[in-house]
Amino acid sequence: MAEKRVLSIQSHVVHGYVGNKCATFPLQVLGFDVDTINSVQLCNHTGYKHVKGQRMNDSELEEVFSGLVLNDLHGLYSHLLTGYIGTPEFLRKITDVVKTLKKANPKVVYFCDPVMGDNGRFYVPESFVEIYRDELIPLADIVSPNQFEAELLSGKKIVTEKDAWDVLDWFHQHGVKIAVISSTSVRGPDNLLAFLSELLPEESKPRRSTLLMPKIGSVNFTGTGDLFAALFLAHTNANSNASVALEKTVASLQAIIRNTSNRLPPVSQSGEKPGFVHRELRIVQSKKDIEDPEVLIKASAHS
Ligand SMILES: Nc1ncnc2c1ncn2[C@@H]1O[C@H](COP(=O)(O)OP(=O)(O)O)[C@@H](O)[C@H]1O
Ligand SMILES: Cc1ncc(COP(=O)(O)O)c(CN)c1O
Repeated sequence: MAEKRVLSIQSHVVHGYVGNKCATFPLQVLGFDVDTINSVQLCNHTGYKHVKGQRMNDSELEEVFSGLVLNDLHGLYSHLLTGYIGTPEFLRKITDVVKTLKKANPKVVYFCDPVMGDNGRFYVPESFVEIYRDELIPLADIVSPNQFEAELLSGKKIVTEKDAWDVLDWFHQHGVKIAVISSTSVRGPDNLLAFLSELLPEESKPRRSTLLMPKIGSVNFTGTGDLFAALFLAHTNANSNASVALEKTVASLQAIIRNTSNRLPPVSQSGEKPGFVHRELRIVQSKKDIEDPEVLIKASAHS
């Protein structure tokens, strides 16, 4: 069996970097073979004024996946990574994919990034919440929701740090071994605080840590959550302590965001912020920062 081979089911965009477009290169740079199934093929991400393209349906997923099974290729994966999905039926069908991969290789790691939205806004149908909560999360080994997604799934608002730990415990109660909330606003508008909780074999309490990041720039970037998931997958595979993986993930991410932010055109005289086309993550140009992240921000252990 290949040790590092990911089946990645996410979006494809022709222009720009979200979904598989931003997961593949970093995973390859970090030594993974990446086999992609494109849940959608869109001209660009959903923030742009026009969004055109195709969404794969559940029977199309079943068909392409059945070919992998017929050729006995489905046992080759060390990891399954799922992110942006276009339709509820497709999302439900992923449960069959997880179960089939786990049957062929009980050690396969299912990394579920429950992509649903950000800052209070959905970019998928709201019925996704129930499907993730009841069908996908119970099969997942690692999850990486943002604050909005973590709140939707657990049904609990994150206002204080205690709320975040309760939410992470909710994921553990649903069978998840490593749960990370990639960013929260509990430390105010200028900072992002990530929360990580990891169940250890033969330990009754999870190992917990936080990581505080200063917010870079005054605009939001798209694809950062997808990039976070890909990097964290690679670094948890290479490090037995998930907080080390979090430090490396954030080190690469911050460098990529800085490389992107440094090249943004100035805010126009009328106060208009740079459009999405200028904010596409500079992933290819940041290869060194992916290969060899310089950890500038350490995680803090939380007892
Ligand atoms: N403005 C920013 N400044 C610094 N880091 C950022 C910024 N936006 C995103 N990030 C980084 O990207 C990661 C994922 O972002 P997040 O907003 O949590 O995900 P999503 O894109 O799914 O909403 C964060 O953990 C953080 O490291
Ligand atoms: C097609 C597509 N894929 C993935 C994403 C997820 O991006 P992010 O990592 O910022 O959550 C988006 C965000 N709108 C999207 O439009």
